[in-house]
Amino acid sequence: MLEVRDLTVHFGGVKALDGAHLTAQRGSITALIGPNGAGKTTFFNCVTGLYRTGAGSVTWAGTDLTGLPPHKVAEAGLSRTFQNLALFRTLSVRENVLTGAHRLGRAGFTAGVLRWPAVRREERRMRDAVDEVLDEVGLTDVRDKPVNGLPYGTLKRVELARALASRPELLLLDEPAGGLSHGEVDELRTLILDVRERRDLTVLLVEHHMSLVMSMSHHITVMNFGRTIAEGTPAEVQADPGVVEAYLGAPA
Ligand SMILES: Nc1ncnc2c1ncn2[C@@H]1O[C@H](COP(=O)(O)OP(=O)(O)OP(=O)(O)O)[C@@H](O)[C@H]1O
Repeated sequence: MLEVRDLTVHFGGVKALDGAHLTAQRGSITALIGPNGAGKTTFFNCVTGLYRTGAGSVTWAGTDLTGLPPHKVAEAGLSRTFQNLALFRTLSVRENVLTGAHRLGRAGFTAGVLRWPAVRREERRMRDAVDEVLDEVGLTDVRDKPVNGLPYGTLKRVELARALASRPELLLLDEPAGGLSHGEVDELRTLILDVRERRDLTVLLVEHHMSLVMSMSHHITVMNFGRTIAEGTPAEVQADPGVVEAYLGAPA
């Protein structure tokens, strides 16, 4: 399982995380929710190695990831999407997704430059893995199109496909429903559930879309002001007075 304890991060005078903790069981869907500025994205950035935490620890399946750089975190089986989409606009859909598959490559620099047969075999393997992901998320028809100019809902799928291409065990989704229409959110729910089932994934998502969160999560962690203020099933956190207060403000 993923076990995150006591994360603390300061940005100058701002305490973005103040001892936040979270546990996600293997194979489950866990949501991390909280009002704007609660520290959710900062939390993701710490878990995936983009930010260094001032204190605390991150453990995945018994491996200590605390302080590791992003590529080492990826090697441990974690992959993520970004709220603002981390795509190369002039590259095709397939090329973008291929950038996510590089963790699968094992050949060294010299072998790559000399294009040894093993390298060509490896490239083929990566392309096959990418085509499989594209098929899975319904992007085969647009795979050779440049990302530039594709509808936003399609770009969100490319972002998801890129994260899946590294064959992660733990998938972190940062606001996957942000900017999507009602219909697209329904499709996204089905897609995430299918992909999790097929790939035996553990999913951790940050999301503001409450009906999506409540309908698909096994477990929810709620943050406010950089702290974990509640944890439990969807029914439990919805009934928690501290959570209601965090979203609606204290009663007058
Ligand atoms: N790079 C940064 N430099 C300075 N302050 C930051 C930085 N990143 C985040 N913060 C601050 O840290 C706090 C937590 O921000 P964060 O983006 O993690 O919240 P969030 O819960 O993801 O919000 P949202 O739901 O709006 O995306 C906020 O007060 C934010 O202004």
